[in-house]
Amino acid sequence: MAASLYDILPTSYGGRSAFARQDIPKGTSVLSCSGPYASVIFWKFRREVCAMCFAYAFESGKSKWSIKLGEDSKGAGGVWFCSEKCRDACLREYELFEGQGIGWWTQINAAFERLVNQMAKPSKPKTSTKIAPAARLAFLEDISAADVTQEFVDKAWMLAEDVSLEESKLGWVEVLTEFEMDTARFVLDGIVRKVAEDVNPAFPALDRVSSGRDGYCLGAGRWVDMLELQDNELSLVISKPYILTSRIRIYRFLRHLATSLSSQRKSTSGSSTPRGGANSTPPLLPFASITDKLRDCLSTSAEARAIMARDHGNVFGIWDMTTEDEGSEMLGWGAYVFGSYFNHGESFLDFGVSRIVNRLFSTDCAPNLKKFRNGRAIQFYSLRDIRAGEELCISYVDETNPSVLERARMLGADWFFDCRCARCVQELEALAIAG
Ligand SMILES: C[S@@+](CC[C@H](N)C(=O)[O-])C[C@H]1O[C@@H](n2cnc3c(N)ncnc32)[C@H](O)[C@@H]1O
Repeated sequence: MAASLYDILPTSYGGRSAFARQDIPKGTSVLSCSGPYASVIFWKFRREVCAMCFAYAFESGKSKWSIKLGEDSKGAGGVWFCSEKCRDACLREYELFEGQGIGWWTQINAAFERLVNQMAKPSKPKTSTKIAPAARLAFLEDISAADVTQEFVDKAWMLAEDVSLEESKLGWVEVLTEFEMDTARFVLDGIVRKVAEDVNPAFPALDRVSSGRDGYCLGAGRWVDMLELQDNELSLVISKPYILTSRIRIYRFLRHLATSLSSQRKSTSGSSTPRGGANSTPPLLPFASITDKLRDCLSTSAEARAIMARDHGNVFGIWDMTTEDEGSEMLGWGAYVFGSYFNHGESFLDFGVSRIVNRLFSTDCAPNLKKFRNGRAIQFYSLRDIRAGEELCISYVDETNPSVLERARMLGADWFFDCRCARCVQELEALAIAG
């Protein structure tokens, strides 16, 4: 397997970033991430986007995909595939122990789908109805940026744990927005992966990478890798205070889901539904151990909160076309943990000797890497020759947008920094001179 062409090092201006270890010729695949640690395809697209390779049915002249996990799976909680190859890859991806199938995974997905369908029923209230425990969180709906401190956010989450414990004895009556539902599915995907890792640290999918033909390849990573990503919770809540109540609602919903799944399992057989006949399977993996671990994992907010703290500012959109060109549609998003260390553009502020030297060689401040989606994987290619020591950067915004103010607004709102890249600095200076 190819070795890494870069090191992750601290910068003086924006956390860590990647720096070339050696000269990298134009067109080199610098990194390939085989899949996301956690991902979501927007609910509305789930029949149109393959759950494995993210292929969009419309691009193949179809209105939706029709391959399910199994004949009786009824979509197995919202997953559809473009081909049998992708379906089989999914069966391999989520098989915790060889020969035991992925019944545990489909049951969790199906429970999610049932709860979502329940929320969608017209008999259910359309707007959020506060039952007694949730009313204790109502004050969060009126907070402003000035109220938000780390202590305030921590206390809100502690209260959310109390509220959700009380709620677990009652039915779920609130209605999540579509975005909250999608975020909940993303968080669940990550939590399920973490639980799978706890149940079987040798879970094959954890270290699965595609072949090294795409250069330096890494897998989806482990929970520790996910936690290594920059935590943006406080910056996000300060910039959008309403997010706190929304994220807490997502956690409460997931805790309710995990609790009800665990109690349902106790009232039924308590076994998984393995693929293959009874004769062909080894002793069953107790489904109980997964649902109980899922319930325990969500009995505190720590893990769900940790994923949501890393979602904003680190994830990549999953687009219908392999590159995010004009007219391309975002179908969902994924946390490709090892791809989240590339900073945006280049900074004037980091005046290390090597950066000054490198600046002499760089023609401008445009990103020197470009990202492509390759099925479930994403790859980062060099756009030009890169010299040893140079920072490897992608563009977080559409760099063809001619408005420096618009680019600055997006970087500030979504990534919480003022861009000091050469182009932005020059264009802002020109605006200031022009008055
Ligand atoms: C995807 S992460 C990149 C890796 C990150 N620097 C880290 O240490 O984890 C995005 C965050 O990096 C920082 N960042 C990226 N590009 C930057 C830039 N040009 N100037 C300042 N901060 C930047 C911001 O905090 C941004 O929210």
